[in-house]
Amino acid sequence: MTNFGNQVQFEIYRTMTNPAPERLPVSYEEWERRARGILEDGPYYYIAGGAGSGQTMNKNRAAFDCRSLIPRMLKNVEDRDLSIELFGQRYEFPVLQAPVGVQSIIHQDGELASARACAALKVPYITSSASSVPMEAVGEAMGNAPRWFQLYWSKDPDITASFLQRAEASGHSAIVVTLDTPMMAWREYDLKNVYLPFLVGEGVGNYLTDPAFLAKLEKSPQEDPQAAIMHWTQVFGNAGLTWEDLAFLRKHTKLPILLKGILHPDDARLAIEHGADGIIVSNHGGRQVDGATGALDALPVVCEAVKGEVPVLMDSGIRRGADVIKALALGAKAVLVGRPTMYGLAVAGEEGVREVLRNLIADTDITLALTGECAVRQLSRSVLSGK
Ligand SMILES: Cc1cc2nc3c(=O)[nH]c(=O)nc-3n(C[C@H](O)[C@H](O)[C@H](O)COP(=O)(O)O)c2cc1C
Ligand SMILES: O=C(O)C(=O)c1ccccc1
Repeated sequence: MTNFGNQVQFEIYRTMTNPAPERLPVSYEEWERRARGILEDGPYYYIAGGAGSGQTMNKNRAAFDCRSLIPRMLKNVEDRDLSIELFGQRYEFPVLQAPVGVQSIIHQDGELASARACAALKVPYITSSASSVPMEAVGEAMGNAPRWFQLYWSKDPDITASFLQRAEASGHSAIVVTLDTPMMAWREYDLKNVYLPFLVGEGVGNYLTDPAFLAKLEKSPQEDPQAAIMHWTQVFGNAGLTWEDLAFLRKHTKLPILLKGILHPDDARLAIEHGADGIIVSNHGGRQVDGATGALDALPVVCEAVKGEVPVLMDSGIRRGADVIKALALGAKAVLVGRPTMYGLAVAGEEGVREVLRNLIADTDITLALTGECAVRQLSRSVLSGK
């Protein structure tokens, strides 16, 4: 696609006669501020907060801020290409919606609004295991648009096998296995606010509709909702897993398997040795190990270990077009965004998510051109200083 960025700029300028309160925010900071004014403390801090002191959340941003682009001039950047290829599939933009659970705490339309917004832009939507609604509903809302499924690998292998089967049947074309959350981290905001969405029955849509989950309840969730939630807390995570267990997933799905939450180069090698089809460098947006490395800092080290054998994606801290360019220049094939679109969802539902994604992509297109590059697939460290 060519000139996507300039078209979006003019669309925004055309809203200049709208009164200010009706104009949607443009900057990440303003989306967040507007969301803060809408959401109660519990949900807001659940979304915005990081683990512990928030050190790793800050490191995520610092890793972008300390790297600079060195733009090149007179390179004819009139025709640009933002498309990428992953697992034999062409995607128009190098951006995916990160898996985010419990979106019902953000907006009444939750995951369905986000999924529809992604479908409208052909941005792949990654359905969370912890969605408020079942994955089949997400699939239906998206028609033929691209979607992947994020697996929280349950202690109960029957649930895991069932989720994999349901994901494929509902049109998800890849599996993202999140490895960094066998349990919830020490999250001080949530402890202070005494707020955990699941305990009030949010984010369990996939479980309460799952035959393998329901089979182990003594009473149906309608009869005894509290017992169903308690069972969920027992089976949600699995801290006993090892690399050898990946064979179980391979046996139960033919879809490409990506491992999310890799930060160490040795883990990247182990992932490949155990048959992973892709890697997502991520520290879960700073929500798991406080004190962990910034995700962008881990990216080049992981890419070096991977040696191009499988695609490497990244998330944690992407806010603007320049961030996307920097991540791709350091070896990511694509990036995922978490919080930015969730603030869009809080402020303006489906339209908000669409606006945030569209603007991020437009900013990426314009930054690509102004840096002197035409194709995201050809980005390399040469656009960065000192590399
Ligand atoms: C409210 C919230 C819920 C999340 N839920 C999930 C989830 O269910 N599964 C998962 O793999 N990651 C989850 N994540 C992590 C995101 O997929 C992603 O790694 C992170 O948000 C990226 O960082 P960013 O928010 O700085 O873009 C969640 C993040 C947030 C903010
Ligand atoms: O809050 C999170 O970061 C997260 O990944 C999660 C975990 C379990 C259920 C919902 C979201």
